[in-house]
Amino acid sequence: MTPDPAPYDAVLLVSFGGPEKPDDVVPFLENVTRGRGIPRERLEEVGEHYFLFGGRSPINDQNRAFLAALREDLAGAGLDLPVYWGNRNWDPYLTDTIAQMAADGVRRAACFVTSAYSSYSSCRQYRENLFDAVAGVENAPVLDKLRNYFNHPGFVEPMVDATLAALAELPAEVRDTAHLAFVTHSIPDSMNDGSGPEGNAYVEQHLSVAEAVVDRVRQETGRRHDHRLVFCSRSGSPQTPWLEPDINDHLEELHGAGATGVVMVPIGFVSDHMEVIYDLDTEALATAKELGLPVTRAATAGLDPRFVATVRDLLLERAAVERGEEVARAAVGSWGPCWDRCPVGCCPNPRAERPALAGADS
Ligand SMILES: CC1=C(CCC(=O)O)c2cc3nc(cc4[nH]c(cc5[nH]c(cc1n2)c(C)c5CCC(=O)O)c(CCC(=O)O)c4C)C(CCC(=O)O)=C3C
Ligand SMILES: [Fe+2]
Repeated sequence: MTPDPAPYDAVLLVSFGGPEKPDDVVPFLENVTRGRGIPRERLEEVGEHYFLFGGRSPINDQNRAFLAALREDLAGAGLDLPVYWGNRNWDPYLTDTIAQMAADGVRRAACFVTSAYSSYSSCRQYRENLFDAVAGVENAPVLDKLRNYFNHPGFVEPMVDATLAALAELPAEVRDTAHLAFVTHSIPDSMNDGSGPEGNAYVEQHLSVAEAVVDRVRQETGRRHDHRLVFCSRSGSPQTPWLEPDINDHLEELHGAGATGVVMVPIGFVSDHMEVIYDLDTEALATAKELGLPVTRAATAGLDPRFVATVRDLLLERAAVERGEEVARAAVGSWGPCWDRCPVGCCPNPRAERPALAGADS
């Protein structure tokens, strides 16, 4: 039987966006940081990361490849839905995409955001972006945001395989005792304190994923690896506390304590964004080399067919919910499946309250 996507007649991939050539870098950074009080020195530093890679972020190409894979996945399951793409910070901008969807007659779309966890930056800010994007468009489609999927098996299982593969890349004599450094994007402590309906959801969700990966690796190898949740890409002013430890400090500390091998598992990223190819593959691996510490990096979910199929699973799950049917919700680890509509007060905007779509307060 062909699965039923009703009431949805389209899927919208919602992402961050990134520069595609050197001239894009400064305007892109201005888009990202408008009104956010990021010090000039930090912006110049991040600009250099992009210039080091020819002024081109990998993120848009990754989204294009993901779109192609998703279209194929949906078609293979007999689902004949158009798939659109819009970004917060770069072309194609969400506003333009929504205008196109309205022109194409789309009535109601399910939105998949390329960010798996709860926090203002990774969840509510996208909901504000969706609100802004529909605001000026006549006959804009209704937009529902698919639930946070950090603990969906289609996201976690590829990370388990990637961790096993990265362990296998370490020298055999340090493999069994290797530490696992689960890495995600740092955010201000205050943003984490406000994340989710009760606060601290950003850190708790990551800890539950790390625990799930450690357990699954133990099932496969018989070893329970020492591990810790660590952070990269700290921004903001130095006086503002952000989540720590930084991956580089963590590697130094592990080395000082006698560790002989580490796998970095970038659980906070769905594909090899700039944070992964610069902060981990360039900077942290340089730190590791200086220390003489064997370190490898696990792959991100990227185009893994199980991750691509996660979009289809969440779409069909939510479609059934909206039709009033009972559904099974896939989730692994201690957190349980996330809510469909963010509860009132979830992940508040740290600067000023702004309207957001797809929540209980919308
Ligand atoms: C939680 C989180 C995610 C994960 C969730 C998600 O994926 O959305 C994420 C993703 C990303 N962040 C990205 C790039 C940037 N983030 C910045 C700044 C900031 N990020 C923050 C948080 C997050 N960011 C925060 C609290 C700030 C401070 C300013 C503010 O409060 O908004 C800045 C400004 C310069 C700097 O200060 O670093 C840049 C350039 C890219 C593109 C990478 C590429 O090009 O491949 C991606 C995917
Ligand atoms: Fe960021």
